[in-house]
Amino acid sequence: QFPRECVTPEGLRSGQCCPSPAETPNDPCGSSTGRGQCVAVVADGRPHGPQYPHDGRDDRERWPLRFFNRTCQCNGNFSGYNCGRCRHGFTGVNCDQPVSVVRRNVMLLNPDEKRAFVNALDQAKRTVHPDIVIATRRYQEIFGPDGNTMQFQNITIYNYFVWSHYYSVSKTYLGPGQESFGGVDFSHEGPGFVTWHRFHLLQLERDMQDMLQDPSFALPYWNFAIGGSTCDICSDDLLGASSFDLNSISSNSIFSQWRVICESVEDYDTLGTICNSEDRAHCRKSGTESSPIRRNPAGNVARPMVQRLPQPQDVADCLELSAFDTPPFYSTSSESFRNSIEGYSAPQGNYDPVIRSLHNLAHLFLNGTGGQTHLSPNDPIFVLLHTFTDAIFDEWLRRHSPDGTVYPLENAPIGHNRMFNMVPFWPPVTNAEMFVTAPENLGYSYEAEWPARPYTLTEIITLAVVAALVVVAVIFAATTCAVRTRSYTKLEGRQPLLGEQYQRYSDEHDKTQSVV
Ligand SMILES: O=C(O)c1cc2cc(O)c(O)cc2[nH]1
Ligand SMILES: [Cu+2]
Repeated sequence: QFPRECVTPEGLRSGQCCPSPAETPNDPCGSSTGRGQCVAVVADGRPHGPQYPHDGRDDRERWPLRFFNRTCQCNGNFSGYNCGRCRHGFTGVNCDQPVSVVRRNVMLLNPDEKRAFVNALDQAKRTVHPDIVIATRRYQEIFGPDGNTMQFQNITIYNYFVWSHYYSVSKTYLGPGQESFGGVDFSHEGPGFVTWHRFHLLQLERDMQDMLQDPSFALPYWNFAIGGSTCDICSDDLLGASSFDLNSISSNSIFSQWRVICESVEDYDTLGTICNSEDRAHCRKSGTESSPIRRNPAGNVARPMVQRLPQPQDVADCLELSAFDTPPFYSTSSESFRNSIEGYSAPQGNYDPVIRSLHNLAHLFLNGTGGQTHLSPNDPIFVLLHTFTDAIFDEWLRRHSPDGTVYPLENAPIGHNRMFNMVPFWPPVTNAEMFVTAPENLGYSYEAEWPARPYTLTEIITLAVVAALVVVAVIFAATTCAVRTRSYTKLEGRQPLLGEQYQRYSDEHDKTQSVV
């Protein structure tokens, strides 16, 4: 969430996080080289929806003002917390060369590419994030018991991906002995669902490119809309086969060795603590290491509705919805593309509380770690499930070319207004910044084929009218030709040279007879 340089007692007390790029020390935001400048953070203060009634109680409100109020604002294509790097989609010393990566279907990677992807994920699970540290306490307790022991920790690249999802969905702590408030979610059940998860993935992809020193590294995707009850990516060359005990991953997969973080939610919610990378709460209680990933695709016999994956037609149907989102911009919205792809309404748009479709259905199908919001990214299938969700979002943007103004400016659930800075990312980035087509604006594209769009009624009528006109024109032309041929022969027949008259007449007469 915050750069390591910024979380000193002085840094946090000043509210300023404007570090210098590595190449130019003592030059906040690289201002001497024109990279950027230190400015006041702009945070959305417009009204949010009625779901959250506890204003003033949560560190994530008007993010990131509870922690910092000054940040680097980078010029041109420069980017990053110190303006020391390039915006997504650009490279080179001056960040003026466009670059783009291609996200491909994971099933179509060759064996070497599959192995490289699995190894890259495993490396990310073990590599400490070079820049970012996470808070282990709420702001109120962040300076530690003596006022000078900052409550921040290192975290690995992949665990930061897990932690940021957990932090965005966690409940609001209301005080000792009080039940935490769960009606809050900064990344689901609102328009921000698609934009938040888009940035979440971009950040992991960028961190992995840096880790691998390979700017062409791209996250692949899982087309989960294949119907049926088989997890096709659950094999040992990819995300791990199912183990014999049916609730874990085969020991032939590296992912059977992964340990989950953020699983002690009851502690966080009752003690007001925060998930952390050295979470020993579980160890203390059970005397064991924290748990492995649990997964049992299609195995939820208690919920037959989530034993099958979405159908290809579900994707085609949700892409047809023309409204991005509809009031109340929540999990109860109808005729909303966002609520359909998220999966709280039917793919065709109608809201029904018992329905789980598309993205939600894919999560619940996994039946285990990947199906619980506070834990789901611990299962690396999350990455592939969400790149596909993002691919559908990008195809929707391409087909409908929406104006940025279709994204609600106010009255969306807290965290989901257009200009809200997404929690817990740093430097601040708004939902609006992710509401743009990826290939043109964000430096990545999807290699995917989409179901052809069926014709609308207007298009069918137009086509029918055009076809009718063509038929009429052809008949008219044919009739005209026939009539002209006949009158021509008659004309010719009446004007023979005198000496030839009888013979010519009989010849032409035979021909005309046979044509007619
Ligand atoms: O119950 C649901 O619909 C559900 C579970 C779940 C888990 C998860 O990680 C999500 O991102 C969404 C989600 N929805
Ligand atoms: Cu999800």
